[in-house]
Amino acid sequence: MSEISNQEQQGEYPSEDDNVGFNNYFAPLSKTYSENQLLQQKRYRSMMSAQKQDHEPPLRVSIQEPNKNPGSPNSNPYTPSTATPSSTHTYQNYPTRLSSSFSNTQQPTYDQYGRLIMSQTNEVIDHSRSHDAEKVVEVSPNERFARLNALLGKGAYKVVYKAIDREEGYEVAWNTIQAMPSLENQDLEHEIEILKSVRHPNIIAFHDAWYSNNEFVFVTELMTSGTLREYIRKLSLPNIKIVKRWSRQILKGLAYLHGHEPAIIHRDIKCDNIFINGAHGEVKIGDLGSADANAVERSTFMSTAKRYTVIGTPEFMAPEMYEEQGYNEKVDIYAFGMCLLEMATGEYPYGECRNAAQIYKKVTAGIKPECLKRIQKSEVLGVIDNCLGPEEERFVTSMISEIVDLVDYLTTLSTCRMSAQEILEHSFLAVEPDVVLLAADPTHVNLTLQVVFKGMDKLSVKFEFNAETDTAEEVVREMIDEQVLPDRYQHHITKEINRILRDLDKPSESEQADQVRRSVWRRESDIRSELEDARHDLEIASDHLHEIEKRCETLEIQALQSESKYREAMKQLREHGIALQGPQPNHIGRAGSVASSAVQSDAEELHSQASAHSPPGSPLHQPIAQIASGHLTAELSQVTPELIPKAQTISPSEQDSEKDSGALREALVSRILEEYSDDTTIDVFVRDCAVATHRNMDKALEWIKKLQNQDIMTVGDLRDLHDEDWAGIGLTVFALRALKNMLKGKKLAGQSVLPLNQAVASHNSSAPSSAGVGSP
Ligand SMILES: Nc1ncnc2c1ncn2[C@@H]1O[C@H](COP(=O)(O)OP(=O)(O)OP(=O)(O)O)[C@@H](O)[C@H]1O
Repeated sequence: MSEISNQEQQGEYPSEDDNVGFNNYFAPLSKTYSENQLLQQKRYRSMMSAQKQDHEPPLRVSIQEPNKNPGSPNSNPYTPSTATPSSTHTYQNYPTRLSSSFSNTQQPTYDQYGRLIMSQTNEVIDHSRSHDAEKVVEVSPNERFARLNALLGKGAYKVVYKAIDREEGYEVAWNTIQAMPSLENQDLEHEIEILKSVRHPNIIAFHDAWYSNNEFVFVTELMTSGTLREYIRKLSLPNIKIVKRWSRQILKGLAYLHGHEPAIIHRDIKCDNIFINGAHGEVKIGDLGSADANAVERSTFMSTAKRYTVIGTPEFMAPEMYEEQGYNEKVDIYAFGMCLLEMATGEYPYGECRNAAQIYKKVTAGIKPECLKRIQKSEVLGVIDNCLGPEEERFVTSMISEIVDLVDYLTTLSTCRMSAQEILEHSFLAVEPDVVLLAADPTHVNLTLQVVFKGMDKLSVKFEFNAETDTAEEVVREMIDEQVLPDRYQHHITKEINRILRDLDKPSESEQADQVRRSVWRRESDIRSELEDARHDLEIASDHLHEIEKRCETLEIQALQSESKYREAMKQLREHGIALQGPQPNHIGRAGSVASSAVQSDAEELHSQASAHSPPGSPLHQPIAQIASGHLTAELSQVTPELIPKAQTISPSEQDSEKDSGALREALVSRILEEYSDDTTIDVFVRDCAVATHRNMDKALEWIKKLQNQDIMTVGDLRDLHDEDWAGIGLTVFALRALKNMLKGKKLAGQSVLPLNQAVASHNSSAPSSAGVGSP
């Protein structure tokens, strides 16, 4: 027997280390059991915390329960307004609870304030929680328990005080009943020993009992929050989660009692006899005063003795208890059904009845309490219906005796009242176990897993699992075959083990977080370096742009110089007559071609630089390269080669007309040099500019559109533009330069400095064909 089991037998408390809570209380037992399993060389360890007691002798009540004194007030100091049902209902014909074991010779008496007068001393006990509430009033015969001057509550039969267990240092409940036992002392002691042996986290522990001075005293575990009935009233209506939690605990207690051999039947299950420790939500069955380990025998005995017809509280009594045909532990399940009804509705069952006779009629006629109709949830209704339904054995017996046909028999069997354990396993209350990973080696191959059944008081299985050689299916099957795991959880536990195996394959949460952090950092740094690269490219590109612009300026200057040289040459031509021969034309031609080739070579160099540094497809550099290499060279090559041959071919007869044409040309040039007035439309100006720069009309229209989109409608608007405005227009550098030059050229007109291309273009476009002067 394990350490805890020995403690149980001795009726001792859990050790201090166990911290009183029942979960802790049962932990050492679990451990011991698992070690036993290991000794059996199984790889799993089964931890049973609630073991059945071996064949306990029949348990019988050893306390007297006097007839209820209708006049006795319910003076529970905690809930003065919620009288116990046995106090609120005055039954004419049925005593609330009756016992076969004791005669009813004495009743408690009260003073005018409802205070109990202890019969043996007639001493008035102060119920108030006065300053001397901690004062020791009396001690137990063995001196272990000391009753304090603090009343915990008073029921129809008991007065309960706070007391101290001086051996263990715990507070306990000191229950007193005014009674005179009719049983032999030997029987009394025997039954007290049995009550002491009843140990379960959901049953109030019974520590000791004695009889002295016409009073029966027993010491039990102290519960901090009163009865479940009082507590339900406090919560107004507990939610379904709480109801389930309470139900589970009550049923576990019942399953434990009913698991005794023979079964211990409580016989007075009701919310008044279920106590609660509110701080931990612990619920425990108390008041085992009516409990009986051999109810069938007892009830047979009682029916022959015909002393009492009813045992229990009418509202909670199963029909078979009324009928005196014998009953078994299923009467507690019926009573539990009524408790569940009360928990779920907050109403006392059969509250519609005025007396016990009415209840009796209804119960025996199979009429259910009114409040059952108010249950909405079908799962709750299903459980209550089953609890209040017919009990199996009685029906089988009666059916056999009446030879009912087999189909009816089977149908009835399927609806018979479930056992406490069956209700616990019913889907309404069943809680699927957890599977947890206790340990894993670094390779995630050797794992230690544990199946934990919630509540800790049932079963927990620990086992080794090799991820390489085992499969979840096989291991679970094996444990079920070994009856270590219940069959019904096969699917769930297999699924959970597989989930753990899958999770192990995945990186841990911190690893995942690390990965995310790293990838974010990588993305950030990638973006940052891309940005840096782009910035660097931009700087290079803008450097090149400036360089190219400078080259353009230089080229322009060179072009202007070439032009002035050309003009000079033309002037000399005119001065020296028309019949120029020999080296002069060559000289002139050389001058022109020198200028042209200088510009051209610059342009070509520029072009090659621009294309070398331009990123592929760059819109910036391509036009500049074109300007530099294409247009300027084209302009020069157009001018000099065309005009020089003309000059060479001027005949003497044409010298006069040359003079005329020179005048004409001067006139034309001066016309061209006339400044565009501010109100000249952008359309006219840009078309001229396009022509002057050898751009086709499509290009001109494109420029016009862009300018007009910026609200630049006239030459005046253009003149108002600042450098940054020009940059914002969105035209290519060439187009901007062409437009600017056109404007600049006009301004320079007064100084007779005109960009070559404009002059030639204007001349070409506006000179009448009849002028005969070098018109192309
Ligand atoms: N173990 C306990 N811990 C704390 N308080 C208790 C305990 N047992 C009883 N009480 C208090 O004493 C009151 C009376 O107890 P109880 O209801 O068991 O008496 P009773 O005479 O059996 O009443 P009834 O038969 O009408 O239910 C309870 O309402 C509760 O407040």
